[in-house]
Order: sequence, then structure tokens, then C-alpha cells
Amino acid sequence: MSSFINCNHFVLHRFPIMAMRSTFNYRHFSLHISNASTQPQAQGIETPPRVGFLGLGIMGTPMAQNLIKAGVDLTVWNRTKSKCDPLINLGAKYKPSPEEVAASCDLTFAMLADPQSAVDVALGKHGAANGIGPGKGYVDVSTVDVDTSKLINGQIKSTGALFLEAPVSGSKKPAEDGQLIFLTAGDKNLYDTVAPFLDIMGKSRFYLGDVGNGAAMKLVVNMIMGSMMASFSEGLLLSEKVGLDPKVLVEVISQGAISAPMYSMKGPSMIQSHYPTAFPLKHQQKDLRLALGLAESVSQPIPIAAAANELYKVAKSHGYSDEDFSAVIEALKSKFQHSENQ
Ligand SMILES: NC(=O)C1=CN([C@@H]2O[C@H](COP(=O)(O)OP(=O)(O)OC[C@H]3O[C@@H](n4cnc5c(N)ncnc54)[C@H](OP(=O)(O)O)[C@@H]3O)[C@@H](O)[C@H]2O)C=CC1
Ligand SMILES: O=CCCC(=O)O
Repeated sequence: MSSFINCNHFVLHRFPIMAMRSTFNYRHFSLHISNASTQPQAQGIETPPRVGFLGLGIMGTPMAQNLIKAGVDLTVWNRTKSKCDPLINLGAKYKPSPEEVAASCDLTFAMLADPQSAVDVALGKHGAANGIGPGKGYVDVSTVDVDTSKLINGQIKSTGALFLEAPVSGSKKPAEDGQLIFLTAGDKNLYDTVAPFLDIMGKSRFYLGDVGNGAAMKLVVNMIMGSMMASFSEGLLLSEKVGLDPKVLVEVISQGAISAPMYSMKGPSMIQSHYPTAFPLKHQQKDLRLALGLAESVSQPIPIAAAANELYKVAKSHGYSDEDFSAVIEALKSKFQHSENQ
């Protein structure tokens, strides 16, 4: 049913999602969360774990839905309460603060917009850290920078709980289909404990060692993606300007060495100036900004990503923040290039 591939110290566990869903039974799941300062809790006792989910945006909602559909005992919270309602209708419980979610659950996942919101929800006034403690775990699946992840890790660990960072590769559709890729780092014990839940929401998971490595991996991946999308945008517009059919360009690319699913998925709608949001442009620009900080921290030049970041900033300034990141092409259209040069 599963295969284990060892790549040096990185271990990739692959489980076909359907196989996982058919074999996962939370009623027979034993919770083993321990660290140096705590004894294993409920070890050997078949306890249905209570799972919390904080942050029900584009990604958090389908991830939480998949947990509910798999039979997980789920408690949700979101800053805008109305986004909890569809999940409550599916059977989720609700608590009015991250603190109360963490206090009432064994494991708490968080899927927040950016570093500031991740810190606020984890460490703020009624944040999860106030309700968490020994025998519990906190899994932050948001895309944040290394320092933010380490800050949250330190505060969560100081309560006696365990911490795992687990940002995801894959967008809205993979989230809906339970096909995300988890880039995890932190407490290995917690990683092992949450693996069945990651396998409900995703198709693969990487354990990358110390806290910060998951955040860094995610930022490198999204740095590449942001630059690819900017370059693709230039190609689409250039092809059109020289009298080529951009639809044919998309087809040519799809058959060659630079083929990527992203181009085939986003190209046709970009040609029609249509950007249905899967990954908001503001989040792609946030990731490029954070990747630039990461590169700065080790004096690594990333001029292509720096140039791409400027384009996303232009697109944001013209109102495309909440559209899909493929709307970066708008920043290259003459109307905006002209106004930027004035
Ligand atoms: N969309 C995508 O394709 C992917 C996104 N990601 C990453 O996942 C994370 C979530 O992305 P996505 O779901 O698309 O984003 P959304 O913008 O759809 O959702 C953001 C979530 O964060 C909450 N939030 C924002 N600010 C605060 C705050 N100050 N306090 C409390 N909650 C807050 C929002 O609450 P509210 O509803 O009240 O606004 C919402 O639940 C981001 O880090 C993103 O970079 C990773 C992979 C793919
Ligand atoms: O962070 C967003 C990633 C989107 C994707 O991997 O398709």
C-alpha cells in the first residue's frame, strides 16, 4: 500500500491518498505525543484525537473539509466567523478563539495568510499558545519565513507542547483533492503522530529536520514559481506582439522540456485576461519578499526573483492583490508600463 523512499536524511513517505482514506480509522488511532519534559500521554490507549483547525481561507477550508470527511473529530476557528459555518454544517465543532481550540484539542493545525497573522493566532492575546500545553501539538501549515516559524516554535515549546512547521506545495484544487505536498520540519515525534492527518490532506510529505527547513524549502519553491510565472507572462505578451498566437505558444511549451502543469492550467485564462483566484497574487508577492529576505540572510544573489517581485508589486498597486497570481501579466501590459514610467 505504501512505499518508503530514503533520500539521504530526507525521508519521503508516499501514500496513495485513496489507500490512506480507506485504511485510516480515527477510532483506532493512538495518540503518542511526548517530549523530554512530558511523559507519553494516553500511550497505548485508543483515543480519538481531537483536532483543531485555525484559518479557513482558500486553503484551510478544503483541508478542514477533507479531515471532516475522513471522520476526524474537528474543531474550527476563523477570524471571520461566517467561514466556519459550512464546516459546522458538515459536523465540525466551533470555538470562539484559537486559545479555546488549542485547549480543547490534542492537535491544532493553523493555515494563516502571512507571518503577522501566524504570530497573532499562535501567540496573540487569545492565541493558541495560551491554551496549549504538555501532551498537545501545534502544526503550522502557513507559508512564513524561517524566523517567524522559529519564534512560534519557541513559544509553543515553552508551554510543553510540540511544534511542527508544515507549509504546503499545491494550490486550491490539490487542497480540495487531498493532493498537497507537506514540507515539514520540527519535532519528529509530532511528525510521526500527525502523519495520518497529513495523508488525508496530501499526497506526500517530506520531513526536513530542524524548524526553519520547511519554511525555507517552501520559500525556495515559491521563489522559483513566481519567477516562472513572470517569465511566462513576458512570453505570452511578446508572442502576441510579434504576431504569434499565444494559444499555440502554450501548446508548444506543453510538449517540450520547459513544460509545467502551471503553464497549461493558467495560460488559457491569462490569454483572456481572466484570473480566477487559486493562489492570491498578494501571497505570491509575500513569498517573493520573504525569499529575498532568506537570500539576504546568506548573501545569495537572486536577481531574477528580485525583478519578478517588482512586477508583483506593480500588479498589487493596480488592484490585483486578491486575483490569482497569474494576474502578474497585467503589470507588463503597456497601460501600466506607461504609467510606471511617468
Ligand atoms: N492559495 C494557495 O494556492 C496556497 C496558499 N498557501 C499559503 O497558505 C496560507 C493561506 O493561504 P490562502 O488560504 O490562499 O489565503 P486566504 O487569504 O484565502 O486565507 C487567509 C486566512 O488567514 C486569515 N487571516 C488573515 N489575517 C489574519 C489575522 N490578522 N488574524 C487572524 N486570521 C487572519 C484569514 O481570515 P479571514 O477569513 O478572517 O480573512 C483566512 O482564514 C498563506 O500563507 C499562503 O501563502 C500555500 C499553498 C498554496
Ligand atoms: O503557495 C502556493 C503554491 C501554489 C502551488 O504550489 O501551486
